[in-house]
Amino acid sequence: MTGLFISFEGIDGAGKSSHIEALAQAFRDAGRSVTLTREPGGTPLAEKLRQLLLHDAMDPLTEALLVFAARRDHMVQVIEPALARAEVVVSDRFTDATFAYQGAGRGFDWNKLQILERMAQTGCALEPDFMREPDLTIWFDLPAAVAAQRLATARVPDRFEAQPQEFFAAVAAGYARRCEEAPQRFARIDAHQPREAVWQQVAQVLQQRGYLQQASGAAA
Ligand SMILES: Nc1ncnc2c1ncn2[C@@H]1O[C@H](COP(=O)(O)OP(=O)(O)OP(=O)(O)O)[C@@H](O)[C@H]1O
Ligand SMILES: Cc1cn([C@H]2C[C@H](O)[C@@H](COP(=O)(O)O)O2)c(=O)[nH]c1=O
Repeated sequence: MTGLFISFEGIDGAGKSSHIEALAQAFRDAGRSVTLTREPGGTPLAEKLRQLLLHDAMDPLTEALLVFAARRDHMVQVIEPALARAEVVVSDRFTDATFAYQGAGRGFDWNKLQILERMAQTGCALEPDFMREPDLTIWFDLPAAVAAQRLATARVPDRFEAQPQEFFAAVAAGYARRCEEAPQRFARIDAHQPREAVWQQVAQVLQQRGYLQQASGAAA
């Protein structure tokens, strides 16, 4: 059995967190060990960087570098060891968020992000030149206006959540661009549906990819 790396993506309020534990449980029920984690965060150091990113003002390059610094620590300390143990790693956000938020949202140069992506995500797996990416990215696609309505009553906004709706429309376009660049890795979910219908789409993706069958077979 090999490790499996799945990321959840979408604009703030798209509904990711409502389904991530259910996805983890589906794998556990199929006999797999699951590491459930998040970005920015997932390690003590990266969680400290998360607090800075979510609450302190900074320029776009500083923001991009901090995001990748947190990611590198997360990969070295948590993601790669879990994949080496053949676990399923489920991360609430990964690098597509950086392209969507820092790239499309903030306007940071897409090509420079690609350079940082290669630097941060290479050299922590067994093969020295291998760049780690998710095997599957589940993208919760929701219009920015609907996400804003969902979040309006939800909580005190952080530095990203406090951005205007136009920012999130740009972020959503960034996700669409990443999806176009790697269509085989992405599964687009229509998140503008009732919760159960959204979950059915997620479950269908897992079935289509044979991930749960493979896990059941291995566990038997
Ligand atoms: N399908 C849905 N229909 C209506 N409301 C929903 C749906 N899914 C989630 N919500 C609500 O929308 C809000 C945001 O959901 P959730 O926290 O799961 O989103 P998220 O993508 O994880 O957001 P963030 O990235 O900001 O944490 C919550 O109040 C949640 O109860
Ligand atoms: C990984 C990553 C995240 N962000 C932003 C996106 C969100 O607004 C917050 C994380 O909060 P969440 O509600 O827990 O998803 O951070 C980002 O700007 N760049 C990134 O790479």
